[in-house]
Amino acid sequence: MKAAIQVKGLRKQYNQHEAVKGISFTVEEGSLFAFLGANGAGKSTTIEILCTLLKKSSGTVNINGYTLDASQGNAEIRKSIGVVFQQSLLDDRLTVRENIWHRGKMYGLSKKELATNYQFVSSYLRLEDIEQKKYGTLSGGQKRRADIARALIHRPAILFLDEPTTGLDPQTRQFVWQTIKQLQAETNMTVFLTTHYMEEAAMAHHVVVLRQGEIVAEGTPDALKTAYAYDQMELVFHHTDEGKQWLMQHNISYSEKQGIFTVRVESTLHALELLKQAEPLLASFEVIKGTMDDVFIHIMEQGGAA
Ligand SMILES: Nc1ncnc2c1ncn2[C@@H]1O[C@H](COP(=O)(O)OP(=O)(O)OP(=O)(O)O)[C@@H](O)[C@H]1O
Repeated sequence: MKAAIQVKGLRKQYNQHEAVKGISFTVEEGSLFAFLGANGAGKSTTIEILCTLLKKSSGTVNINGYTLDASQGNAEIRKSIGVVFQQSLLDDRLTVRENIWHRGKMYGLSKKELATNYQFVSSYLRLEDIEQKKYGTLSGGQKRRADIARALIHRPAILFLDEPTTGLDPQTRQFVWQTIKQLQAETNMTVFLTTHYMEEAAMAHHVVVLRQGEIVAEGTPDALKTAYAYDQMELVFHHTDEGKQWLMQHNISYSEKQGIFTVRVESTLHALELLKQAEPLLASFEVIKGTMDDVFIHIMEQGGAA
């Protein structure tokens, strides 16, 4: 697999404070990459460096085959990337179409290229109903569609999304995600995402977790779940007291709420063994799979192994 982004030993120092402490990672071409971390972990600093908006202190960054180097202007990198930040960059007084055309011209697209690319972004982002409206009059969800269209007008190889769905209603979040996934599947675009929604991170091909400027865990969502989350089982007994006694006799730790006992299980096989043993006493049970939320909380509380 080809690397769309390669970062080696990246550091960023703000006066006395080292916000990014020598991180290295690779983003594969055509993949969905999720960059996670609590507030202040260094996500925005890293993303701004990759997008050529902030100077690194040291380390090497390669984007779409081009080496990041402020002294060379980074024009090729800028052409390779589209960026959707939390704050919009569009002009409130212009219509959506004017905003996007204006952006396309800044990239030096010809009229013909602009028309073709506009058609492309408009069909993905369903701009027909908002293209003649002034950006300042749009709802939050409509604005986000226009923001993403703006980032895509020059057909970049890599799309950076900094918390793209924060503050959006569930329906718009779903639309944004469908669009991103469809774009990826149909155009092999690489997507670099930061998010606070763990269910979004669970859709990524690769996840990197940052804490205080360092990578503390990385892998596929499944590998991270295996390492940092665990499955649980909820048990309901015919007779609560009997069940409680059975758990204590078998040295099984549990928590109880209104007659539902929650126990931790190491694997599905372990759950099966427990169920077999407890079967005569059981009224019902449910296995609850570990989530990316568990992964994040575990890593932030206890730290992970990079
Ligand atoms: N311009 C700056 N000058 C000094 N320190 C800064 C500057 N920008 C960020 N920092 C510090 O660097 C650290 C990393 O900040 P950064 O914004 O990159 O984190 P983040 O992971 O993006 O957080 P959030 O999720 O809140 O956006 C923080 O301790 C922050 O206070």
